[in-house]
Amino acid sequence: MIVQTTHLVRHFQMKKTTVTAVRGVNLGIEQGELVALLGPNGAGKSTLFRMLTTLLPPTAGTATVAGYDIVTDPEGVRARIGYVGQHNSAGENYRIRDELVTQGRSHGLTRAGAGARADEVLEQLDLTPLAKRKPGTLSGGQRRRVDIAMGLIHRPVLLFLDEPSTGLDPAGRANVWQHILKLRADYGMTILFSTHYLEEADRFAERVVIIDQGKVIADGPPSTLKHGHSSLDDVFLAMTLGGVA
Ligand SMILES: Nc1ncnc2c1ncn2[C@@H]1O[C@H](COP(=O)(O)OP(=O)(O)OP(=O)(O)O)[C@@H](O)[C@H]1O
Repeated sequence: MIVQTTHLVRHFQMKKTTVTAVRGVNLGIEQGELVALLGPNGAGKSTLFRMLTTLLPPTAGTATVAGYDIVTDPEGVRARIGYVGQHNSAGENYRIRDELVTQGRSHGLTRAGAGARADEVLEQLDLTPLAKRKPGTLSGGQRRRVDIAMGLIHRPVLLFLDEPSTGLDPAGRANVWQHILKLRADYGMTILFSTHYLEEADRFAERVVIIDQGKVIADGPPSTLKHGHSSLDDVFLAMTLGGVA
């Protein structure tokens, strides 16, 4: 398993109240899987991602990611994963290629190595013609591809994408997805993404994990989850609203 969590829990202390964002998640993900994480606002998706990417320590439970423990060896995890968050990872003021080189250097690559790797990821994401542009001059879809390129610079084996297509128009979404699927086809990358677009989960993921109130409430291929329902939207509404749909 490339991701294995055991009773993972995260509380947040808010003055006198305790918010439990993730309440005992057990999840195993195989190498090469393309997994969608779905759930209503506040379900705990980002908190789970932030723990698995070592940005946030768990309150209880354990997890290994790419073979490394998230608590005892966060650097081992970070060296092997790419994380593309909801906010732009490249600054406004530097050329895209320079940003990628800096990112490569921060992962310990030599100047020449970082330059060569920057050219490779630019090519993979069809950004070569934009290499000298600054991120502030790009369209939303192009910018998202720059974010993905930043996350790939150190050749991660596992990619976490937090709502990769949110805020993009349909053409931008289709284009970003085309690139994500290509990364998987060409490099067999394991990809875990969160989304609010159920049709994307249905169309692209081979496995959908639905999380609600900090717990996994469904886990399986879209076709299995849809059994007896007309769409994944129906499954989602029926499960997350306690069967009202
Ligand atoms: N830093 C924090 N301090 C206090 N509460 C937090 C913090 N981060 C998250 N929470 C709470 O934890 C719960 C889960 O939030 P989280 O952001 O993980 O949900 P999500 O599924 O990613 O939601 P969305 O789809 O809206 O992004 C929510 O109740 C949220 O208010």
